[in-house]
Amino acid sequence: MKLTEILDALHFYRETKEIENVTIKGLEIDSRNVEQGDLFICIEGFTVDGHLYARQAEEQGAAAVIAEKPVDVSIPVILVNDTTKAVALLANKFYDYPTEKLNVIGVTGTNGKTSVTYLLEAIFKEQRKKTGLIGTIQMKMEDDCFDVKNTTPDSLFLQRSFQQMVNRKIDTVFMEVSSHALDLGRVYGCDFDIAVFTNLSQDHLDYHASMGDYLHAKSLLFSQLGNRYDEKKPKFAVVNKDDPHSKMLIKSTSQPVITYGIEQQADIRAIDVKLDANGSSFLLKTFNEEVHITSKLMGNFSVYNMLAAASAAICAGIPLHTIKRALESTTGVSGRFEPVNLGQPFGVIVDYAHTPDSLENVLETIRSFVKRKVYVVVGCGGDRDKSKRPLMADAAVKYADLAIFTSDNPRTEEPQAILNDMVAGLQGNNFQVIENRKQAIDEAIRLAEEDDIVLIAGKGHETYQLINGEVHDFDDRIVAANAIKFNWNKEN
Ligand SMILES: CC(=O)N[C@H]1[C@@H](OP(=O)(O)OP(=O)(O)OC[C@H]2O[C@@H](n3ccc(=O)[nH]c3=O)[C@H](O)[C@@H]2O)O[C@H](CO)[C@@H](O)[C@@H]1O[C@H](C)C(=O)N[C@@H](C)C(=O)N[C@H](CCC(=O)O)C(=O)O
Ligand SMILES: Nc1ncnc2c1ncn2[C@@H]1O[C@H](COP(=O)(O)OP(=O)(O)OP(=O)(O)O)[C@@H](O)[C@H]1O
Repeated sequence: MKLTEILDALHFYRETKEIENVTIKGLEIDSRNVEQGDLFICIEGFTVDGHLYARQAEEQGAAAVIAEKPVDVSIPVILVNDTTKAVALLANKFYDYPTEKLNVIGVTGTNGKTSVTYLLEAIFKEQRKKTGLIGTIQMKMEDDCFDVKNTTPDSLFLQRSFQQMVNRKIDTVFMEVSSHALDLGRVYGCDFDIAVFTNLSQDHLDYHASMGDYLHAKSLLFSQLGNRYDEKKPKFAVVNKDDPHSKMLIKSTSQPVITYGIEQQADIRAIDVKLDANGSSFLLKTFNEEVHITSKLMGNFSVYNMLAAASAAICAGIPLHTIKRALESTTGVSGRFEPVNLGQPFGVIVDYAHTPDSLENVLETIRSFVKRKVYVVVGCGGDRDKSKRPLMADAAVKYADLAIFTSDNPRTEEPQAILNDMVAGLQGNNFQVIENRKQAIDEAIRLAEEDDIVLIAGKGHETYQLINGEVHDFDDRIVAANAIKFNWNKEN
């Protein structure tokens, strides 16, 4: 593509040299990956300034550079005010506006994004649609899975992936949209068709200055919805009416809003909700239809997730009987309320709860059906929101008979310092601190007796532990299974 042609996407820029004859083979934001003929875009990051790598990009064959300030290279430099925004616009154009050719459902909220996207995938697959999915666990194109570094990847990776999905004739993509991504403009230019809000509670206050800022970041998904008006492609905002933050999101969007809920009078409601150890059931009531749902998913929060997915699917025109079939056959998502069952006489559940609200929800759910004691093994991540640490510990001791506080992903922090933050000022004596996560899991499983439940929270599907900048193999499900085998064999 001619450089001048792709630059049309920016409208406003200054070039340092004649660029009429420059052609571009690809776009790149990482100098280490630059290939002959690429356009390198310098991004000022949190760790390093990409402008420092312009020379390296040139040495690797870059044809031109996009920058916010002068850089020392002999190839043409295009100066813009904001390279992050520029890369989103350029990638969108370079890959020929792929989200306009796809149906894109974006899901945002503190908890439930992954769960809702997987429920949507199940519903749309039931309707025999070709689907794509982007989120915390992985990216999927139909059944092919790819690793991703971020819940919501950078705009260049995103647009490239969307184009691959278009080439594969994928119909609908379900995508988790993190508040970081919204704030950093990673989804700038994405043409979402349906924006879904799950809920908002405390998290990420290391990044966002306040809960107000956090909500504002979430609201961008709704205020940007339908910015590319297309009469043939109607947009919908789907929000949880029981969460008071929805009021602000409803105000942020110019598009039609569909509400869902259990408590409030919402457009789409779950009525007569019943929860037990086998799952949940409820009457799903829409504008003009109703259907009874019996699901294997447990807890009130799962009913909310099913409502969110069902509401978005209804907006997309999926029939209610298809939604019912999909919700009733879904068994859950990797690492979300996932049982580890080797026939032991007590329950072991691995769950990704890593916010105070999600931990409380999961423990409340377990409390509602457990016959005897509840043990919880939980920690908090390092280099992340410190203010949630005591709140996580409070939630654990409030619901569990015994909480064992341990390491999560300490990253570059001292594990003991994180644990000190968790237990500082903690009331009650129903807790222990065992820094080593394997030992903590072993201990909980050693203590568990018939009809007890052990919840291992915080890491869910993760297969590693990040300690001191190093990645160590660690899978709660495998560690728990080994501990069960060890204790079970000993007793039998
Ligand atoms: C704080 C944050 O969001 N950081 C993201 C950011 O990294 P960064 O700013 O540190 O990047 P950097 O290393 O300074 O690099 C700046 C630029 O220089 C370039 N560079 C760098 C080195 C080099 O040799 N050559 C070169 O060109 C880089 O390619 C980049 O373009 O850009 C990276 C590439 O896009 C992201 O992977 C990275 O996410 C990190 C891993 C992260 O942890 N992000 C979290 C906070 C996050 O975004 N989380 C949300 C989910 C939250 C949730 O819901 O739980 C998410 O969406 O993932
Ligand atoms: N609707 C919900 N409300 C509250 N808690 C929930 C909800 N759905 C799931 N959870 C809890 O939160 C945990 C994380 O769920 P899920 O992965 O779906 O959320 P997420 O928003 O994708 O999180 P992340 O962005 O950190 O990946 C689950 O393991 C469960 O404990």
